[in-house]
Amino acid sequence: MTLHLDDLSVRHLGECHYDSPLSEMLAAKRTSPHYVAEGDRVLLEDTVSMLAEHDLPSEQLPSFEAAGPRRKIYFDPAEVTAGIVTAGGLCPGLNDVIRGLVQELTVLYDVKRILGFRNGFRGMTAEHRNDTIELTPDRVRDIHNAGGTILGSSRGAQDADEMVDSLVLRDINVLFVIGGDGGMKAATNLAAAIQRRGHDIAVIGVPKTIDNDLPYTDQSFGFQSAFAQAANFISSVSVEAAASPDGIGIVKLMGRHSGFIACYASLARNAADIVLIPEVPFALEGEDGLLARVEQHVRAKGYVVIVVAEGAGQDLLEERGLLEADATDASGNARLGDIGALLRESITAHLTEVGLAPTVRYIDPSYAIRSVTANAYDSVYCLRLAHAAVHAAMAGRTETAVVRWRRRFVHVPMSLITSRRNQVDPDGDLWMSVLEATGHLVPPPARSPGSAEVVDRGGAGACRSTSWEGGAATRRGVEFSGGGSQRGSLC
Ligand SMILES: Nc1ncnc2c1ncn2[C@@H]1O[C@H](COP(=O)(O)OP(=O)(O)OP(=O)(O)O)[C@@H](O)[C@H]1O
Ligand SMILES: O=P(O)(O)OC[C@H]1O[C@](O)(CO)[C@@H](O)[C@@H]1O
Ligand SMILES: [Mg+2]
Repeated sequence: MTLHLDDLSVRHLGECHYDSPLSEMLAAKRTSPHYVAEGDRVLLEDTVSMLAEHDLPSEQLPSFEAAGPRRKIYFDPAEVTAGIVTAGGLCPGLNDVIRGLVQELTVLYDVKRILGFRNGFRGMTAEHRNDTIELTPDRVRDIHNAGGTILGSSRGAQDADEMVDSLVLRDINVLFVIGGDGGMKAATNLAAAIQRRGHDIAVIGVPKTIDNDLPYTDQSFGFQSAFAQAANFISSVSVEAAASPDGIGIVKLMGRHSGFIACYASLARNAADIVLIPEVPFALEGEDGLLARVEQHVRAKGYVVIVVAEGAGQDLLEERGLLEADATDASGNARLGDIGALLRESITAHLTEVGLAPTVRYIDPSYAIRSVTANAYDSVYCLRLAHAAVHAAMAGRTETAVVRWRRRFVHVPMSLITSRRNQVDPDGDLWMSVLEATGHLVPPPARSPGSAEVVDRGGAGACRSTSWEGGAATRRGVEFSGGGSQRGSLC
């Protein structure tokens, strides 16, 4: 999809007439490479070749509005009642964002009333709309020391008009939605309903997801804390596998459609021999299939460590009748089959059949990676996103998400955040790094013709690819077989 400048502009509620409490400071502030002035824009693309392709003057290049404080603001802070809602699955840093919003609204803008809706959008329905939490600096002072969200969260559909009624009845003119793709879709619908009904209410999104599957953001907050925790489980399983005869260590990690957690956690420990993600289909059987690969690793170094994203290999489960057709959760998200169980069973059966005696150590940390507190990096990130969100709201931006893009904080139309899914690019440099780290780009060891036995028992070299050419480490090592089927060699 080619985006133009117009696609990237965000909606304003109207002219900004009030002086910001920061206006004097901002008037005196000098722009520097580290400070983007309020009128400046941040480029969507960052390679010379991509920019050259547009053949446009610089002011017409696709770009985002810079986030940050404005000298003039839209809302009179004395008249503002803010609302906050957290929606969807948990994510490290939710409490940090809530805390940052409350502190910025009260301390900087002197907003007097902030209401937290309980349990996601459910808390904005007629039945629950009066059961809100009054959020004050005192109430939120220590909340960043715990994971989860003090507001609660939920999945499941709610009526947009009913939620608009709640905002109107509770006098809210600024709503912050902290949610994933679903939450951003709900917020977009809500903003549309608000506009249709002619209300003066800003809706600002702070996108979140541990899966890191939202586009137009460098990396979603909480992702780093989640994969750091995931990496600990990889260490545990590799210690267990290495200490067992014919040890098989398997860690299944969250990641419904995107394998970012699996990739980053694997890179963080550099202990995985095989990484399986939804974006790169694989076969179980066959010379280049997973089972042969596992056997090679076990014969070569005595054990193997496999990291699998929960969304990987769903086609294999379907082929075996292990996937409930069209199963979804309350929000319409696909319910997945258990790829971890399939791996455990098929690897055990295969290795036993070829005369090995596997000891399988399988860990599914599940919620344990997303319920943790944010690490220091994510806490800073959350706080700065919260600051940007408050500035955007006070300046009358609406249907707008605040994100970090190419290390700058920017405003993105919410609809863009839900326009597609961010996935690991099998041709990109992240997947390349995973292949490098797991040894998949090293030339394969020599093998006796017609034999499955690996002659070279040197660890990383035990991985081979039928598409390998010559000695140089090139993408040929990860080539996929024909016509977009994307079924490919694991190497
Ligand atoms: N297409 C949609 N239109 C309107 N509302 C939606 C839509 N999809 C999801 N929602 C609502 O948004 C809320 C959160 O959605 P969901 O449960 O999918 O989590 P999410 O925000 O995507 O977060 P995560 O992916 O991190 O778990 C739910 O209450 C859901 O009803
Ligand atoms: O069990 P729940 O709460 O629906 O959450 C599970 C899902 O949430 C996510 O963490 C984020 O959407 C997925 O990776 C995971 O599959
Ligand atoms: Mg989602």
